[in-house]
Amino acid sequence: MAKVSELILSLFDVGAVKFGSFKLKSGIQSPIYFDLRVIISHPKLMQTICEILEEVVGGLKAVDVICGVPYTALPLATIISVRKNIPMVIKRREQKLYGTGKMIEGEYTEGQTKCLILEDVVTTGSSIVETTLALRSHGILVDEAIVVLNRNYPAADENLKKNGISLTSVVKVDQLLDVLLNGDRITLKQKVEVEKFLAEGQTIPEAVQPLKTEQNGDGEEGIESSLSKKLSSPKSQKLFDIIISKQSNLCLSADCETWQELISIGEVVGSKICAMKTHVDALSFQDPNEIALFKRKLAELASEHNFVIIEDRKFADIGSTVMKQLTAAPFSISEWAHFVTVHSIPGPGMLKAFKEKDKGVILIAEMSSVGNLPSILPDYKKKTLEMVEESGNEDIVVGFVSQSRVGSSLGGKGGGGSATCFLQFTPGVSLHSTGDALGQQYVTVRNAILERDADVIIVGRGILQQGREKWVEAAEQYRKEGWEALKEKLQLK
Ligand SMILES: O=c1ccn([C@@H]2O[C@H](COP(=O)(O)O)[C@@H](O)[C@H]2O)c(=O)[nH]1
Repeated sequence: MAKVSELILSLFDVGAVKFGSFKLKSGIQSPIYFDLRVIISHPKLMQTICEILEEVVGGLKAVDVICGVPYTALPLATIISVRKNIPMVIKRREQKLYGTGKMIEGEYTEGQTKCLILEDVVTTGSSIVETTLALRSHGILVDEAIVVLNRNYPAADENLKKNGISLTSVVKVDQLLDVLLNGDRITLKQKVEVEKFLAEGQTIPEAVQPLKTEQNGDGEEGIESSLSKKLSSPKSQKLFDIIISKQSNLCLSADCETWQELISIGEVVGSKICAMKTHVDALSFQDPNEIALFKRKLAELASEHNFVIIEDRKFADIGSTVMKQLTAAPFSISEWAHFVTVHSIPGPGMLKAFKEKDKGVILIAEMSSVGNLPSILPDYKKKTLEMVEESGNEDIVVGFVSQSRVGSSLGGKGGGGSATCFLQFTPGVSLHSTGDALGQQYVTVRNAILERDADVIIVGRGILQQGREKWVEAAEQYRKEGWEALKEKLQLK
């Protein structure tokens, strides 16, 4: 106990626990935040933590191996492994695309090796669950984990319990606050403020995440931000900001056969795209655990590479049905997709479902396939736009899937005015083909942007069919051509 109190004070003294006012991604201000990554700079503290962890390990069931969740718990696991002579395994953060392609490093015997997981901080428990599922999928037996700092977030207990993992915590937040108050590190006011914050169900941030948009600093910011302001909603503005900061208006249509392939391509081309479009119901999964893993990995990729996820579900039903399709397990689209595609056929009522779930909507105004009705029926495009404007849904409608402009252009033909604009997403783009045997029709990148007025080009097989070893090269070719054409259209320098 005395050792744990000492540890808490040291964590505070090295800045691993901070009090103040920290802005969360959600915009909420947090009075506290954790950053245990700093402990690696303090060997004495590392030693204290490992001694305490070793005592805890000694009190648990015997295990064959230990596994630290990357990154901070990895060195802790390494020290304990050496001192206690317990072998280690490492779960890679991403599957190797070359060599052995292994996900788990180290020796183990399927169905026999028992593993204990070590983690530095637990919020929702998802990192421990993800590591457990990956180890279990290799036949390693896992049912226990130890964490240095537990934020007392109720969802974590539930999450771990559901997955058959029992968690032992070295320090819990309530104990941390008591020790810091008694040790004169914080005031009673600060303690009460954090307790109130936690009682409201808020989670303590691990690090402050800045909004990943950049200004180019050479005087062009004015043109870009004035274009951004013309867009209908903060959601389309966010995408436009990503386009400018990443110099990419390429949306990868990740129409892969397996979720693993989708994640692999996301890992290698993530830096080249502004959005990734998925058809989650066209991917094959072995079981619900894989779906959960997929959703988490995709969300991590989007956050790491700063791109938007568009689920191309093409919703087309009444509001109450759409709400179920959007939220129902196992796909739970509303949990991970930023934007979804929607047909305008059912009328404006169903848009409320998307508003309620705070999803950006991309309405289908025209399709790329031969003989598609939206492009044949008179006024379909115009009526789709009117539906949005008359129902007052400009704030959630990000744009249109279309082969030509719907409403005012962002800066191309007929642009330059002050009217509200929607983004145009144009599929059917390829530098290698003019169509397929099932009715798809393709135009080139320049044609899509400069003739048809696309803001975002959607490319699937044009990249995927180049083969794994050429994914990056192909994505870069589309990114570069797309960005050059967009700059020309919007008259950016
Ligand atoms: O009019 C439309 C609407 C959506 N799509 C989707 O875009 C991709 C295109 O894939 P390619 O391999 O580049 O042909 C695909 O997911 C379609 O479902 C479209 O093609 N046309």
